[in-house]
Amino acid sequence: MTWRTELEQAAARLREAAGAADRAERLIAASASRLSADDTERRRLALAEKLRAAAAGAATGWLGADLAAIAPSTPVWTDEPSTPAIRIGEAELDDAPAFPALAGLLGKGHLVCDADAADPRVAGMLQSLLLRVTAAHRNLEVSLVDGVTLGQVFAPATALVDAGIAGPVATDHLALARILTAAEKRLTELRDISARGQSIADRPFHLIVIAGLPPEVGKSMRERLAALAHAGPSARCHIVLCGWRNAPHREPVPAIEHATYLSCNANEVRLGTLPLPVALDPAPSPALARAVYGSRAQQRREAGELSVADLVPAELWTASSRHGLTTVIGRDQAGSATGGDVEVSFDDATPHWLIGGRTGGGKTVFLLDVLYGLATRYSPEELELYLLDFKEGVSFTEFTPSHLDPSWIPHVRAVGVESDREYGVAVLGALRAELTRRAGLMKRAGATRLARLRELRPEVRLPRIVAVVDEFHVLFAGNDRLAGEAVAHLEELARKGRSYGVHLVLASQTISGIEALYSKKDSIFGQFPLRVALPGAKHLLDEGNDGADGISVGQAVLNDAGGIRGRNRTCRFPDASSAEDLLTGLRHQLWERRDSDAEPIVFRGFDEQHLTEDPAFEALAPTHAPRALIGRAVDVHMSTVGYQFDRSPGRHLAILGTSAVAADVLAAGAISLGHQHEPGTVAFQIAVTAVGVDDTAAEVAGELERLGHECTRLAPGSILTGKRGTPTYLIWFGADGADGHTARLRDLLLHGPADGVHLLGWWRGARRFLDDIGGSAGREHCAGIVALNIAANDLAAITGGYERSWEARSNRCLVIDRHAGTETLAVPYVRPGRLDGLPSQDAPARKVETR
Ligand SMILES: Nc1ncnc2c1ncn2[C@@H]1O[C@H](COP(=O)(O)OP(=O)(O)OP(=O)(O)O)[C@@H](O)[C@H]1O
Repeated sequence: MTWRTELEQAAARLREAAGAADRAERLIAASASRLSADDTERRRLALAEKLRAAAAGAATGWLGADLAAIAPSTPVWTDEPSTPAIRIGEAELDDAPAFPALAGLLGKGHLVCDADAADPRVAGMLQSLLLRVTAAHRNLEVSLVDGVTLGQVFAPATALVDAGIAGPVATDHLALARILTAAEKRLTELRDISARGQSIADRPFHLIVIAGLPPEVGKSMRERLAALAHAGPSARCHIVLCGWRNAPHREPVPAIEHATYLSCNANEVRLGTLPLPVALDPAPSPALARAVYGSRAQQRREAGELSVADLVPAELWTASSRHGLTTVIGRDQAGSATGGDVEVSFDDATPHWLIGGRTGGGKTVFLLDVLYGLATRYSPEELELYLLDFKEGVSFTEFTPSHLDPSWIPHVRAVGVESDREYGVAVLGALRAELTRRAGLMKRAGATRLARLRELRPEVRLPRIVAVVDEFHVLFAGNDRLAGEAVAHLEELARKGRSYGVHLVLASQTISGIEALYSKKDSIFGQFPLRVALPGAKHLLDEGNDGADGISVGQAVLNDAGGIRGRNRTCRFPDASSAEDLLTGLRHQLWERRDSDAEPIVFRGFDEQHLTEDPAFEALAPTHAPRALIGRAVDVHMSTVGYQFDRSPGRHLAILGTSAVAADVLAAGAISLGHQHEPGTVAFQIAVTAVGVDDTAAEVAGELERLGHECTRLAPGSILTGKRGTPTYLIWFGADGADGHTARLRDLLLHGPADGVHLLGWWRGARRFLDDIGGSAGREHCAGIVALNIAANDLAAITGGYERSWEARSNRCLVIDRHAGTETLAVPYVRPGRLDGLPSQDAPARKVETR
């Protein structure tokens, strides 16, 4: 083989660009022996020329050109370079620049230098290298470490830090340790992705540039660096490591694999074993640095501004939910503006999700992103939403109509804001009933999957259902009957939901929330394969899976395998809370496409309920089975709760408790009865033996008279003694003590209904009431009880002494019909503004004195 052929082959290999300098060095070494003295000069020059040409092919443009020759206006690259070689200086022949000295970096290996940036030659080389890499690689994350010049060497690259392409410069060993931890985590994540056979080629390179090690760096950190260097290139992690030298009296530094070594002494710099000295590149001009870093930072900012708009499809409602639901939630990889879209799904693999994170960790924002993503992809035919929130807050009011904005998201069937546990259990119960309905449909159709059922029964509406329960652990508080029901419902929904298209999202901001679920039933916990860990999430991922440690607000770790290690995917999601206008616009678009005017049922735990606003009240008409309307049930449909009167003994209604709300309930009962009788067919008698309720009593009388009813007022002392025609309702504000005629009261209770005489009475004292009706023997004499602020044991004495979980609270009552065997938790009707006037939401009782 001729010398010339050898050179050409070497040049070809150089163009492969995997370590141009190494190859040049071998080439020169091999050639040196053949150089005869007389043609040495000519041949060396020719060789240098060849190598220059080869290097120019291996490292082009930003990666290889003389930076002094590049105009600041030269655009940075938008496509990734195809070769890994980068110029770090020029090899010198007889003190003259001969050819570019290249090293293989991103995509190839590392660069290690024994001197640090305190040496101006090294500082200049680092600055030019960082500029080249930045200009050439669009998809790049940088970590900067400078333990010797306090970050001075990286000052020209501040724009990278500002744009988030580089983290703040680490100047001490603690900050370096954090960088190593993050790099190790990232490495594991990428290696796991590769191990699953997925490509990581679109992931950003991570370049760690160490201008000099902080003095405190010890053996273990040096070993971590060596280990990172060993595994790094296969996970797109590369290191430029300066100041890597054996220090006197210390153990030698470990070898760095995959590295090109630079050694600097006072006189010259050598690259590997290249037999020529190298003049390292000087720092680029400030104008060039400003232009390159500035334009990259600008690009990153533009690309990095992740918006809710990025989650929304170009066309609304085009997707089918037959095989599942999928939406984009954000972009891949912590901080990468160029990362790919990350999708999340409700499907066979991840039918249910569990979300955790500390308060303020972005849970509400994440849920908003998901819900808008889904609601814009799937029509209400394909998707229905049930949204429950147990905490104080406004998480889901976004989806419901309000006075200011009548629009709503048409997929939403029910929303609970500051819901009671009872409401939550009712919603879960309703979903369970839907599961049963679907199971029946499937059996009859002979289908085993929802997709098949939809094919066989296209006329049946079978959307997938997503039920979100925020702060779900509240359901388990108390460990009582309700908690038991909640667990039973959740277990059933979690187990069978996959087959029937009912999906759960449980979210909690507390560790105890997750633990509560875990301790209830292992089987439930295991039914939630998709884990979404937000900042501060604990116990959500497997023990030993620390993937969520150190993520910041706006980032989430998604794990689709129940939290096991190796299945983490870190993504960024947009801040829906700062996109109000966009969300409003979307909501209007969706609302305008609705095919039904049925508003979602909104249960707001703190709302007053008014009789006149209940459609059931408007619909009242004369009937043979009149009902006193009392309030709205804490159930999915917020059904109207009433107490029916008929002629059986004991059909009376007692409202118990000192709360001023009691007078309103009595008034609502009386007025609603007035609407169910033809004028002249019934008489109303009103008695007031409590102070402070005259206005209410007068309003009731006025309204009943307006309806055309005879309405008389009974004076104290004659309430139970006077004669009365029939049928009659005795409306009694303050019946405690029975006006001194307990025997007559009992007679009325027992015999009145047969004659059409019914009592609606308000007792402030539960025990007084029990005495008045004849103690426990008289329980049956008054079948209807509305319990307001009375104690559980008092209520138990009235109803029969069995265990009950009643807990008196503001704006709630328990409506008991002993004959029907029902107990209904309800929000009682009050006059508008009543709750504002109460001393405190928590202490609704107002003392009402007896005359
Ligand atoms: N993706 C994001 N990007 C930027 N900022 C965000 C992002 N997500 C949330 N934030 C910020 O964090 C704040 C808290 O978020 P969010 O209300 O979702 O928290 P949370 O976990 O629901 O808290 P809490 O449970 O206390 O209501 C938001 O107001 C917003 O400013």
